[in-house]
Amino acid sequence: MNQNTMTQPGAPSHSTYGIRLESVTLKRGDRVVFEQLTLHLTQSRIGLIGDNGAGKSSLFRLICGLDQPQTGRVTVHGSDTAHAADRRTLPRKVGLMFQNPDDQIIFPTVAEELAFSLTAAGTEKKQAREQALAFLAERHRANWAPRAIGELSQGQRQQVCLMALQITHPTTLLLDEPYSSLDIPSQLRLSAQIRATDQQIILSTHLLEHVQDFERVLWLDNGVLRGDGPGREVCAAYAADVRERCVADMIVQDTAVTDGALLKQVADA
Ligand SMILES: Nc1ncnc2c1ncn2[C@@H]1O[C@H](COP(=O)(O)OP(=O)(O)OP(=O)(O)O)[C@@H](O)[C@H]1O
Repeated sequence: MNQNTMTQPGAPSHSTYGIRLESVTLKRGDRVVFEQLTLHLTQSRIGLIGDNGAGKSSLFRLICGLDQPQTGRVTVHGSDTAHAADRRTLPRKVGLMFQNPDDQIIFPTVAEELAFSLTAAGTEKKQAREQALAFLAERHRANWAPRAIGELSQGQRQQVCLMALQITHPTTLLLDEPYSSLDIPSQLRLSAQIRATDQQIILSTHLLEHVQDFERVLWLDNGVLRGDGPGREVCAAYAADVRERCVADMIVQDTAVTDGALLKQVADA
């Protein structure tokens, strides 16, 4: 997908397409997470990488309007997240899959959770329930409809979160470490869905192989944009930096960094 091929009903026009952060400063608690951060995100596949605490989840919270910056402005496909009227349009424009499903899920059963996504985006209650059941059936998950969320595994809850976003088909999906609890078939399914969708995807991960083929990857380092460019280049630069730090800290020996996918990438950097 690119911005010229978007055909979603209600999709923003070409001129308003994209997510803009303009000179954004964000404080969380006593900590300044971002200072004067400016970004314009228009690419269809964007990866977000960086160490723990770098600011990946904070960036997502800003984009979907959960947090407001102390200074600066955030607009999502033309909607200013600081304006109440604009905020009502956000569920159609952007959806966030939280890192922890328990931060996202509100309702006791799977069908209710999916139906809620639709009612929040303006669908009438009865129709929302019918659509939720049909959506589950299409995904061979009809038997999940009455299941209590509290009785699902972590990975199953993550799948419910993903479906609750996909059912409204927002223009942009923000996926915060979406692979972390999924079994291998579900990871493959998610990768295939990401490849196939016409939605804009912004995905944070510690597993570089999930984003290294992306058109654009942002590397956040302590709230600062340390890298921004094609996935392969930015992932390689981050991996080289990790390797250097690990060797300096004697976490790994120079010649011993060969095990596992992540360490392999670091070793190859
Ligand atoms: N609820 C909170 N209150 C105060 N500070 C917070 C809160 N959540 C995060 N922070 C701080 O904000 C900064 C960025 O955290 P954030 O969760 O955005 O990082 P991250 O890159 O998503 O990390 P991870 O890879 O561990 O998920 C960190 O310094 C963190 O301590």
